[in-house]
Amino acid sequence: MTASASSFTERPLPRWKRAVLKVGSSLVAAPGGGLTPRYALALAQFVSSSRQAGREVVIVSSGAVAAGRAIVPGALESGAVMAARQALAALGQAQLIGLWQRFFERPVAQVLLTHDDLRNRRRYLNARATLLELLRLDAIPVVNENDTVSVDELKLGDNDNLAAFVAALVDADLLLIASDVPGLYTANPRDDPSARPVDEVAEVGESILAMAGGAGSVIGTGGMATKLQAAAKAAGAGIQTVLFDGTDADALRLMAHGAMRGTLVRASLSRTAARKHWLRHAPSAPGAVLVDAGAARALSEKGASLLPGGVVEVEGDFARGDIVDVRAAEGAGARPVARGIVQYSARDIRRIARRHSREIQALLGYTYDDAVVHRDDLVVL
Ligand SMILES: Nc1ncnc2c1ncn2[C@@H]1O[C@H](COP(=O)(O)OP(=O)(O)O)[C@@H](O)[C@H]1O
Ligand SMILES: N[C@@H](CCC(=O)OP(=O)(O)O)C(=O)O
Repeated sequence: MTASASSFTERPLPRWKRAVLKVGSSLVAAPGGGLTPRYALALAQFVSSSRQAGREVVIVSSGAVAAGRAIVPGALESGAVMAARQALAALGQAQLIGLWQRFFERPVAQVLLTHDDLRNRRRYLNARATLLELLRLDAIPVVNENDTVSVDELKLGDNDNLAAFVAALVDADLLLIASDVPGLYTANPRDDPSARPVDEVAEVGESILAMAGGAGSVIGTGGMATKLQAAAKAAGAGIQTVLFDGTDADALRLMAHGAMRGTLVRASLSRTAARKHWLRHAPSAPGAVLVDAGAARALSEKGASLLPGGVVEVEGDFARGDIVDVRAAEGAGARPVARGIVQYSARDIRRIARRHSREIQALLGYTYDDAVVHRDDLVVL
């Protein structure tokens, strides 16, 4: 590496309560094969100290394939490459979770996701509920792509993009991408000695994307290109991204104290504004939830959640996780008052309509949420 870490300037870290920390293979793969605790220890200490300060962190960790390579050396050189990578990921995943568990007193939870899980709204809601519950239980979720079923169209492509999806999924304020490079340079510093550090990116446009080269090591996959794609996705969801050096214990100490050294990719919209914009413009499912005048007022004037007690009628057929219009049953006519992601299917909302939230369990045999539409998932029209 020709450019030095000190050439990035120290600046304040944006304030955050919940972050996703993406750890690249380059940080957990040992040079001779298998995994190394060398950098994972300081990264885990950062997570633990953040937790003690009342902040929550979801880890997205690569390294399963690297771990698997040491279990069955030579597997990638024989047979189908895709199947071999998948088999190595399955072999190495247990060790990867084992590596992280070594550094935490709190329990570590393995979460494996695919693109399909995040595209399908019902699975999206379920994945979100699981991750949020794990945080509430004070566990450390460690996410990786589910390589066993992630081929071609199912593949997210890389864990940088997966981390951006997870950040949006759990409503994180910050996406922290740790790699083996101090941040974004104007060109790949491994190839170009004149590459200069970029402290801040206001928007990931063509000129920024053109700076990115491929992976720096045989272990890493996407290089800077996928990190910038991830940062752009996060920015679209109102989440800021920090690209920093996970081998630099000092960079981690700075972040634990509210400062940073690396590249900050800004988000133009706030998280709430980005989510509301998405809800407003995403296609809604056929059907509607009709509410009484009190519920219509609570939604439009107080931004409250829609509780089953305020639901009068359900039109059409939709599934849990769909975006559905909410209309006033009378008075305001056919105009929707709000639109949001429903926690229950049309069939189940019909069964809990006009009833109290505490009756949901008895009526349906399960409960996802007290609300039919949670206020975080709702936009007033
Ligand atoms: N413009 C750039 N600035 C910084 N690093 C770059 C740039 N272009 C390419 N890279 C390469 O990206 C690598 C990090 O990506 P990658 O190897 O995929 O790591 P990880 O395994 O952490 O995801 C760096 O080691 C560096 O060589
Ligand atoms: N699921 C793969 C992740 C591959 C990947 O995206 O690696 P990286 O570019 O180092 O984050 C593994 O655990 O090996």
